[in-house]
Amino acid sequence: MSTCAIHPSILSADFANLAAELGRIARADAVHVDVMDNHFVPNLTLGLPVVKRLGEVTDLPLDVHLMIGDVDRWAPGYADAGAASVTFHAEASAAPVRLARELRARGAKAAMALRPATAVEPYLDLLPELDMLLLMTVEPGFGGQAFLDVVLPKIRRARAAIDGAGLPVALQVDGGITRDTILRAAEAGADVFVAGSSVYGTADPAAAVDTLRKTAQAAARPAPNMM
Ligand SMILES: O=C(CO)[C@@H](O)[C@H](O)COP(=O)(O)O
Repeated sequence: MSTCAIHPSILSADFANLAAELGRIARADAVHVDVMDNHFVPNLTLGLPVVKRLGEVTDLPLDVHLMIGDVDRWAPGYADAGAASVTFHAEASAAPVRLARELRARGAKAAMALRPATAVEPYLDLLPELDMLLLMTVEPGFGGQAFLDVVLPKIRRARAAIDGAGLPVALQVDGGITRDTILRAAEAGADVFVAGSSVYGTADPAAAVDTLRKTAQAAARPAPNMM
């Protein structure tokens, strides 16, 4: 049986009770933390002080997804704050190789994200610099959107490039991941799945994580061992 990683997004959790909300996803592989600045995306969430505090109240690895401008300046601080992985958007970085190296030097996994309309091909040569590639399956900014099937061919091409080069790069998808869509994403080659509303929008988030994992495992992918 193949394995995969499920990273619930706390964007869909109760922001007034984040510590308790983390306790409801204890069997997850990591917690996905969406940092939005109301410039790179039209939404505003949380920043470095909250990420630091989250790290103090959970044993789950922090998978920090930065949807912010001027990311070359701000991302290293999240590595220093103890994030297990820091994801920056290629569209927001002036120097993605330098930034990825800086994140790794500070002890975090380096991950790069692409919006749905950003082609992966110009970035394939950067894969050796990355621990994870995130292909957004919704336009970034909000939870609860529908999965964009138009991204599936890009997931397949990224998977082919990663496997073709024999690289240990995890392939994450984020947006609209449900019991239905996770199967399509996994079959296309994704192995790390971010899920917000399909986890925190249910009465039993822990059970939702288990169900998503089992569903993804049904589609054959090897373990990413990301965190
Ligand atoms: O980065 C984002 C949105 O921009 C995500 O992490 C969302 O939090 C995913 O939410 P769902 O689509 O699973 O509800």
